[in-house]
Amino acid sequence: MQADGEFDLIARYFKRPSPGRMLGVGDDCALMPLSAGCELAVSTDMLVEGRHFLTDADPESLGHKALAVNLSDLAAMGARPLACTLALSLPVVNHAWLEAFSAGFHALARESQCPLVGGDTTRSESGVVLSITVLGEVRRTHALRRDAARVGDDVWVSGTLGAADLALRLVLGRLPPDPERLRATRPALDRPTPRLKLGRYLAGVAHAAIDVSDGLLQDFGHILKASHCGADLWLDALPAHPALADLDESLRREILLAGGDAYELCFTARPLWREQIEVLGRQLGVPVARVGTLVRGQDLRVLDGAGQVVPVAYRGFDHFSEPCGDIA
Ligand SMILES: Nc1ncnc2c1ncn2[C@@H]1O[C@H](COP(=O)(O)OP(=O)(O)OP(=O)(O)O)[C@@H](O)[C@H]1O
Ligand SMILES: Cc1ncc(C[n+]2csc(CCOP(=O)(O)O)c2C)c(N)n1
Ligand SMILES: [Mg+2]
Repeated sequence: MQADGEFDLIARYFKRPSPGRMLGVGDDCALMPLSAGCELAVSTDMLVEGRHFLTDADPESLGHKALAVNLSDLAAMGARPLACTLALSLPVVNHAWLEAFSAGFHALARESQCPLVGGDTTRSESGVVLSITVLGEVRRTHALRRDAARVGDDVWVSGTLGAADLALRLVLGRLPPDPERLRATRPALDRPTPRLKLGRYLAGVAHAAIDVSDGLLQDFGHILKASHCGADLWLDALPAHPALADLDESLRREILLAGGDAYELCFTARPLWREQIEVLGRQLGVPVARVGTLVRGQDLRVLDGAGQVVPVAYRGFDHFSEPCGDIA
């Protein structure tokens, strides 16, 4: 018979050997050294059943995604991962689920050299709740802060936008069934790739960065607010995922500008870095698109191919506002 006690679960699914100079799972705190000249980067993101993932989500992919969305915040700061912690609340002990979840989690942890060094495990009275904290390091003065954008900077976006949001709409039945499009977009929703290498190489080159989790306009808007800048974004330059082709144009725009779960980097940099950023993208195999420019003021304008302002009535995902938030 399998042992189901809290400590058995931790030992079986989460305790793994930690790198030599670290103290990992098993003590009151984890310990790890920091490199000279670096500062600590810390970020926490939760994933809640029914809100961030569906009850029948594939547990291996969920383990990957839970860590990936957190690593994405380190990427957006230009930080190198050091370690992570996992707080987990479970309604029941399901060994098949835990086996797959922990395999997905540890696989990405290994790949990104971000070992799981601690956490907490409790029973939940409702669904599965996950809270992950990532710890990273970044060279002093090199972090890609939201308040570091400057008027005249180029605006860049990595990868493509819209696939995850399109997949979610299809999965939730908010769009008519389209197996072909779902097959092309589902990996973006279920298994996002944190842009860690891109973020690290941009540290010290780019000014500001953010990862697009809630939607481009909303997340880029955080940079503008923190940096006291406005911006022009060129609609036609935005890197739309190919699966968005042939969608109704207003839906395509909404998904592109406000679709969540993208986990691409939006960053700003001086125009003199253009060529190097393009070379970097090619070397890393990560497309980078120059999508706009920072201007004085505080307005974020979206311009069409003719330079006309495109009216937009949406910003992106917000847990506590309609129509996404459903809290009374
Ligand atoms: N409950 C909280 N207590 C303290 N700080 C918080 C709390 N919730 C969020 N924050 C902080 O507020 C800031 C914005 O958080 P937010 O979650 O919007 O950013 P993010 O994690 O980059 O985005 P997202 O969660 O959409 O991926 C961050 O500095 C975050 O650490
Ligand atoms: C079942 C289900 N419903 C809705 C969504 C969409 N969604 C949930 S949270 C979020 C923003 C990022 O999260 P946070 O801001 O909490 O970090 C988005 C786009 C989903 N992925 N799964
Ligand atoms: Mg957050």
